[in-house]
Amino acid sequence: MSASIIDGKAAAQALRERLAIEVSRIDAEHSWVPGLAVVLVGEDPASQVYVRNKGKQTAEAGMRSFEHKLPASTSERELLALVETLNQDDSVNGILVQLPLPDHIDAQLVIETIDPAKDVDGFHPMNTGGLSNGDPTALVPCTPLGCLMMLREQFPGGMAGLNAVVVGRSNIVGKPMAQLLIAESCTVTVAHSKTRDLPALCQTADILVAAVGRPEMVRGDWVKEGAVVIDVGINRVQLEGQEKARLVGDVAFTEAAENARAITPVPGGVGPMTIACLLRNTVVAACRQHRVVCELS
Ligand SMILES: Nc1nc2c(c(=O)[nH]1)N[C@@H](CN(C=O)c1ccc(C(=O)N[C@@H](CCC(=O)O)C(=O)O)cc1)CN2
Repeated sequence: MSASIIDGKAAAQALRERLAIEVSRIDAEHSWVPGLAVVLVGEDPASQVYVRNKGKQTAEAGMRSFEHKLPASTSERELLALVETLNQDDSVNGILVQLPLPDHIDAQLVIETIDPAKDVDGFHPMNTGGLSNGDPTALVPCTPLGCLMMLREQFPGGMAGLNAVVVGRSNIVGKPMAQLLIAESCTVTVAHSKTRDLPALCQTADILVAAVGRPEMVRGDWVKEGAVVIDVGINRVQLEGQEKARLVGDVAFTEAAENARAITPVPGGVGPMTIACLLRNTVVAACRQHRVVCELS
């Protein structure tokens, strides 16, 4: 089998177009537009790119974008004070603090300081707890939400009863992804560095989600014939003799595509959906704060 390639760029663009329509409807009917504040601490080059793209795409969807770029020397107390200010600001409906943060700042404390209603990253314990309890109002972390949207396209009849293996147990991707798949009535296994015979476990997966941050760790013969493979990894690898680093996922793409029915590429798969889902969460959060019905399909 040669897999079909799941186009995350196109899916993200389609979602952003729907969001822009909803934002202009809200503006026309209620005379406000959703606002997203993104906070970057330090000069990590990849984070700078992601934050720039978030601001650009927020504005393109007709929303208000507030960017706060702070030096790496910013103290934890200063960052917490900014988050408190954003919590109180009615023009800000969503708050995102770009991760990773410098080592001297307790990221969990910062996340827990964000008003859960404005936590468009879905990382606050109120939202992670809500997700695991099946609370439909919980804000869902953007990367797993994007993965779920792409999976739903692949399984129009639903995913009930399918075996799903999530490789990776991070708070940002692995754990929420597992919760979302449980909610779809999949039989879910979360694998990690201590899992025994990972290749054999992956071979049982109808849905295989790789989110470990190890370049091309999942090999082609780990993939069951006909499986749908979602590659969350974004790894920069420097090849000998080449000036520019190459971006690869956690899955050996060419090998895996031989067995899979469908697979996300890196780049152009899960990554673009992450930002589109951030905008989606902001529109949803804004509607709740204003107590208006969100008409997103
Ligand atoms: N507060 C958060 N921090 C981080 C998150 C997050 O969801 N919330 N996720 C990642 C980074 N991230 C968004 O912030 C992100 C990563 C990758 C992409 C993306 O579009 N990737 C492209 C490739 C881009 C490149 O060349 O690097 C792709 O896969 O096609 C978007 C957003 C960590 N921090």
